[in-house]
Order: sequence, then structure tokens, then C-alpha cells
Amino acid sequence: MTVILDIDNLSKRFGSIQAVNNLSIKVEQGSIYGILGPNGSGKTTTLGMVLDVIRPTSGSFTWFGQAITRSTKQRVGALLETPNFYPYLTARKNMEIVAAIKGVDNANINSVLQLVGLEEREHTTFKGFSLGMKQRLAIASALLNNPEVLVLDEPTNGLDPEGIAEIRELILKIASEGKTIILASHLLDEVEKVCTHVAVLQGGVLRAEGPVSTILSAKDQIIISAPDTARVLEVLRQLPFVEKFQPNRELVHLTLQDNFSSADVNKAMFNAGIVLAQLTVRRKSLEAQFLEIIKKQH
Ligand SMILES: Nc1ncnc2c1ncn2[C@@H]1O[C@H](COP(=O)(O)OP(=O)(O)OP(=O)(O)O)[C@@H](O)[C@H]1O
Repeated sequence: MTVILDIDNLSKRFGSIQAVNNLSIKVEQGSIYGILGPNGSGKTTTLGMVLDVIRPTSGSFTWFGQAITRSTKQRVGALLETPNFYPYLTARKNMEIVAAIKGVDNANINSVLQLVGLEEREHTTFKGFSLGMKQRLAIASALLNNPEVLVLDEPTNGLDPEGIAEIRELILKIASEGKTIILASHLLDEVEKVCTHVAVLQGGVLRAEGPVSTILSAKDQIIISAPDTARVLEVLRQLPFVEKFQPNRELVHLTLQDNFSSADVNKAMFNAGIVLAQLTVRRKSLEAQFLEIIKKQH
């Protein structure tokens, strides 16, 4: 796999605040890479550094295997905050201004407006747009010079549920056209729905990183009980596929290794002469998993 962005031990300190602390991540081509973390965890600072608007205190990064230059910058489209479009000019006129600044042909305007679903509204003035439309126009402007990578900071902030759904669909559509997307978000749900990979940041420190399916995958929690809890615990200790177990009053909570299910627990207990009084499977919420990742490292 080709690495598009390679961040190596990047740190940023603002006075006494360590905003980003020795961050190392690799973003592969074609991925939708989420940087997930609560407010103040260093997401925007990280994006600012790799976009060359914040100077790192230490560490380094490369885009496409090279140090950042004018030409590598042209291959990256970014939206750190909603750009200042002219409120009384139409969407098309605003795009023409961006095209002139970026030195790209006006011919690209049609295709980006179509991509973000605003081709029918090209003659509407910017001030007449909903927040969601404004955000889509901003994404269109970041795509005008056909960059290979799109960087977005909190792309659905402030939008209503419909606007959020539209932006999420748009991100998936842009990715399906072969672009790599890097997005910062404090919303676990957003990262889980949209991203292929995730880095979890807390206090500027990387807490977890990898494919969304492994980092945020919800592991089933199995809850069992039987009249003789001590005997249940004894059997659980012998079972190689039990990952963890924790007695909680008359109940025992356990998680299993991959590819094993509650049926295997039931069978093993039965074979040991134990008839379970209760066996329930509780899917752990992603929210709980996220909080656990953050808590684990304290
Ligand atoms: N220019 C600055 N001067 C001083 N401190 C800063 C500056 N920019 C960011 N910080 C601090 O660095 C830390 C990380 O901030 P950052 O904006 O990167 O976090 P974030 O994860 O993007 O959060 P948010 O979602 O709230 O923007 C915070 O404690 C913030 O107050």
C-alpha cells in the first residue's frame, strides 16, 4: 500500500500546553482516515502542522514521500474552516474567484458543483444557502484543482441531521472516486460510519490506531449466572477461548476470543455439569469502547 501522509514523532507545544505529543501515523492511499478525539485533543493542531500553517516544535512528516513544497501542497485540498465566500455573489461566481486564485480552469467548476449536488443552485447567492449547502460549496472549492487528498476538520459541525447525512454521503462519494480523505472529528459515530481507519487522540497523545473495524469494533459481552458461581469461575479459568471474565455479584461478565460465541460457553458449562440460569449477550456500545480506549491509558 502506498503511504500518502507519513507523520513521524510530530509534536507541538504552545507555551505550557503540549497540544500534540510525539504523534506518528501513516495514512494509506484510498483510505478515509479519521482523527478522533475530544475537544482540545490536538486534532486541528495536527492538521495545521501537516498543512504547513502551524510550525511543529519537533518531528517531521512527508506527503507522497516528500517534504511539503508548493507542488505537494497542490495535491492536497483542505478545509480547515468554512472559507469566506462573498455573500452577495452566486455560487458560480464565488467558484470562479477561487478558480482564479488557484490558477485552475473554469471548466472544472461544473464538475465540482455537480459532485457536491449544487449544479442546480449555481445562480443562488451564497447568503441564500443553508449551512449544509455552504459546507458543500466549501468542499467543492477545495476540490477545484482536483487534489488527490482532501483534508476536512469537523466537516459536519453545526449542521442539522439532513445536512450531516448529505456531507457523510458526499465524503463516501469523493472517496469512491479514488481520493484519500483525512478528517478530524470529535464524533465517534461519524468516524465509525464514514472512516476506514482511525487514530484516537487524547491530550495530544495517540491512544489507538488502526482499521475502524478493529479499533472500534464492538466486542460482545456475555453475561452468565448459575447457582454455584465459584464453580462457574473454576470452569471459566480452564477455557482457552475466554479472553476475560469478571464476577459481579451473582453474575459473571466475560468476553471471548474471535470466532467463539455464547453457544461455546453454554456447551462448555453443560459439559462440566453446570446448567446456566442466565446467558445473555450484550453488544458493547462503540461509545463505551471509545471511552475505554481513552481511560485505559491513564
Ligand atoms: N494558537 C494556540 N495557542 C495556544 N494554545 C493553543 C493554540 N491552538 C491550540 N491550542 C491548545 O492546544 C490544544 C489542542 O488544541 P486543538 O485545537 O488542536 O484541539 P482539537 O482536538 O482540534 O479540539 P477542538 O475540536 O476543540 O478544536 C488545546 O489545549 C488548545 O487550547
